[in-house]
Amino acid sequence: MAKFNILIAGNNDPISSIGIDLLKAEPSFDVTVNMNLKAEDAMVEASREAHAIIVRSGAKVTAKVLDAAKNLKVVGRAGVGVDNIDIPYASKRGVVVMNTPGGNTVSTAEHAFGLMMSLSRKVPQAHASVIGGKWERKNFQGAELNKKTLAVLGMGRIGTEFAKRAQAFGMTVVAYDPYLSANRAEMLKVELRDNLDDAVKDADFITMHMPLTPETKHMLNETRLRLCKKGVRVINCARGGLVDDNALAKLLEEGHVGGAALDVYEVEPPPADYALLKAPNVVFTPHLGASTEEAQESVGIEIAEQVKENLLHGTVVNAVNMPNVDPKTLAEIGPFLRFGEILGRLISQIAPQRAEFLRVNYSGNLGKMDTTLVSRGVLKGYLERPIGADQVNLINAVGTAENLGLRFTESRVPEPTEFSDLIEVEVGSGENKAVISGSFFGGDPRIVKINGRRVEATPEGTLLLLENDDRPGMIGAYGTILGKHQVNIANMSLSRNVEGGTALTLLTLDSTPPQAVIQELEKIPGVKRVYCMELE
Ligand SMILES: NC(=O)C1=CN([C@@H]2O[C@H](COP(=O)(O)OP(=O)(O)OC[C@H]3O[C@@H](n4cnc5c(N)ncnc54)[C@H](O)[C@@H]3O)[C@@H](O)[C@H]2O)C=CC1
Ligand SMILES: O=C(O)CCC(=O)C(=O)O
Repeated sequence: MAKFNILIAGNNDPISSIGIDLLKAEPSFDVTVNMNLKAEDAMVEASREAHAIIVRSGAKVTAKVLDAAKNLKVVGRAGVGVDNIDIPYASKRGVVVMNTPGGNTVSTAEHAFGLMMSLSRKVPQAHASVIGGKWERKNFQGAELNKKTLAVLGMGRIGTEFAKRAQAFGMTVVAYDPYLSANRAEMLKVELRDNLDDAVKDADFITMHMPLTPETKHMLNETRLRLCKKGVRVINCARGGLVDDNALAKLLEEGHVGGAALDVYEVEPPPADYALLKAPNVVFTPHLGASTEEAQESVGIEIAEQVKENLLHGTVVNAVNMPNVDPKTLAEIGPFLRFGEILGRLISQIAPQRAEFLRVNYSGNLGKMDTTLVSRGVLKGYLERPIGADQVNLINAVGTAENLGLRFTESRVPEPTEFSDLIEVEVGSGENKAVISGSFFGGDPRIVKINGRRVEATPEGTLLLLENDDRPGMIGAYGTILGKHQVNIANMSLSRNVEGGTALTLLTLDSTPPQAVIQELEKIPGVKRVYCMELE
């Protein structure tokens, strides 16, 4: 039985014990929990033998960690944000990265809403004052939420939950999210703004609920904050860096921004001299949005299940760097996926060198399916020879092709051609290309065309493709040479363009002929080309 090492890595932020126990209960898993992995070097050492690493936000899975973890197959994030994982590098290494969207949505929305209420009623300051023995009621006059305008930036799961609560408090909700449809905005009864400046300029409160990306970094910078109404209050329970913390500190000091409630920071934890920590009218929490029993149990169990299923059965759920494959889909597309890889492997052995494009075209029943993974399989099969079979997989195949300058496209049409299902793979540059087509006969895969010529071969063993003048005696000549070298022909398929033109002979062989035999075949008068194609 294969053994898998699972590292649950953190910096004092463990995942739920139920999730850990679920993994420990699996006999083939060896589970290590290490919560002292703040430093990269410590993380590198702890990861060396891991097949899976599970983290929250405390531990970082950097390129160095990914390089050290030679056996690594999967990184699981017990939570939403994956900015502590180097996703492009994980993809390049062929490591699947999964998260658990949804498990902490309500907890985070409630926390952000709680922050907004604390901010508007100065709860932390009033609390500190009472503890300090004071009774300063006039210093802590707050503001109602009722009838105020709230701008929700990022109207995904958490933004939506926040907006619903705000509406229940009588707030007018304006939303900015370039990926939100007008229909959905209407359904949620929020005013959708196309322009970020328009969304924030009249807001009394702004709350942010989107990932940190190059596009969203410093979305609230000094210029945009100055555009807002004087006294605007800002809540960030998504990611540090969405707001420019230094600009926010400056505008809080000036009084242009009336208050801020933050769960996340550009630097976590913020150092003692962090400007924001000294700014007035602020409420801070130490990245607690998802820190509830319910959310942690939910994401801890989810990620444990996902990692377990991936290691044991190859199931991919909630991956951020490859399409999802649940067990049902995996069973459905399994045969197509395997055939796709074989077609890729085949065409790599007859395609022109330095190909610039690889196209996968589906028609008929296959044209109605989600074939994303099958196409990745074709690409993987194609790249195995030049890159090495252990270096390319379904996750990094697209990136690897890009690095080689190979343009990868797929097309689908639901109409059948002469076959009810057809996968056609074209590889080449300009007009110089090789084309292989495959279909299924009674559920069994068949190679049905090579370079537009009709053939029929079961994709197994070794295939020998010979192009020769169409004239008598050619097949006898091949058979004699192969027989002399004890190479048995299991199957043969013939086709020609016109009588006396060029013929294509596709032989399925029981063993792979040595190179010397191929050279002998090439010397037969009338033979134009000989390709020996191994399918495994
Ligand atoms: N403080 C905490 O403990 C937690 C923080 N988070 C953070 O909250 C964020 C949101 O989480 P979910 O709502 O679950 O994610 P989600 O994926 O459901 O929503 C994100 C939304 O942001 C929108 N978006 C993307 N780019 C945008 C842009 N340039 N401008 C405006 N909107 C944009 C997307 O269209 C999407 O609707 C996550 O990125 C995560 O980092 C999540 C959970 C806990
Ligand atoms: O693990 C945590 O508590 C952080 C949660 C978070 O930030 C996220 O899910 O994006």
